[in-house]
Amino acid sequence: MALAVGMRVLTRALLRPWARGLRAAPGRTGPAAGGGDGVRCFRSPRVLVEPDPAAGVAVVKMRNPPVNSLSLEFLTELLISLEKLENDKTFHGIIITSDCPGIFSAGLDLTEMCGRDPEHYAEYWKAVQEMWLRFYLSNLVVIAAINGISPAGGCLLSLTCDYRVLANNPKYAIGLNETLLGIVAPFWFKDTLVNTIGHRSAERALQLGLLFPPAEALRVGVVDQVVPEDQVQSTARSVMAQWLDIPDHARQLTKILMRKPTADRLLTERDADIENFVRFICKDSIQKSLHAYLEKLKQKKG
Ligand SMILES: CC/C=C\CC/C=C/CC(=O)SCCNC(=O)CCNC(=O)[C@H](O)C(C)(C)COP(=O)(O)OP(=O)(O)OC[C@H]1O[C@@H](n2cnc3c(N)ncnc32)[C@H](O)[C@@H]1OP(=O)(O)O
Repeated sequence: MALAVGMRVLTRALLRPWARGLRAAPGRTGPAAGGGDGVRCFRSPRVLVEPDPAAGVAVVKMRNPPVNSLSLEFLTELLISLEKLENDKTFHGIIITSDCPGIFSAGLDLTEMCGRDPEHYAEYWKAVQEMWLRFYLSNLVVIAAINGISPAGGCLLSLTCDYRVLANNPKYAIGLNETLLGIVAPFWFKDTLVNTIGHRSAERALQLGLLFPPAEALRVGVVDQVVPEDQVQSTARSVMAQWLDIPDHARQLTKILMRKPTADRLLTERDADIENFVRFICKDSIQKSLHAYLEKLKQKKG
């Protein structure tokens, strides 16, 4: 009993500075709206939350058609949903998945990084940082049920999770393919991948912009499990049950121990990282290649 109380105090003491750090951070999405029962009905235009209070789990479905690109508005809604669930003691875990058939997420929204002004780029990048920090450090168990293709920022979102289940569909692939677009994954994208698959595999994957099909993704460790498409959600559920069997405080502290050094680096270099992004994305050559890439995507149809 005394040990349990002691652990709770220690957990709170260790977790609080993190919460403070993030709450004080710029680009925060606003205060949590309520908690308790209110969150159980939560929905927003681009994020559908299906709560299972009895299991302590909520399924967060991304629905920003056609491709779940991570626009500023979508990121904001995702962050608000996460925060509401974190602030409701009913929930201990979330499963993040897609409501757009065949696509988990097409990654960062290219239209947010193309043809806008520097202030917009800074605001957008701050939201991308916030998404990464909040998901990477969430006190909830976060499982990705990856039911579609997941390039670049979509892969990054999956990598922030505690466990990844990918549907075994030859059309799906996952990876940080930024170099193929002529852009460079920032250090915190790189660090997240290194933490997941190791330095050598990450170096090769990043330089070559590899998008791994399911079997390869499993082999290299980008995902933890590959299952038939119709078993992705049920597998995520049973993995969640295993993770929720672990005492919450011990699991949360371990997560922070593992992830703190990586997150610390961005927290201390956040403004410089934004400046770096804005400088990079404003370059004529980068704008031209992003514009050409977007055009190519559009012409693919015609
Ligand atoms: C210092 C640091 C500097 C920079 C770091 C920046 C880091 C960036 C990381 C990123 O995440 S960049 C984004 C990377 N994403 C991609 O490369 C994916 C691009 N999309 C695709 O490959 C395909 O769309 C798809 C395989 C995901 C889906 O294919 P399909 O089902 O055939 O759909 P369409 O290609 O026809 O696309 C439908 C529609 O959606 C638009 N779109 C697609 N992806 C994006 C995106 N990431 N952002 C914004 N819009 C996107 C596409 O243009 C189509 O638009 P229409 O108007 O023609 O309907």
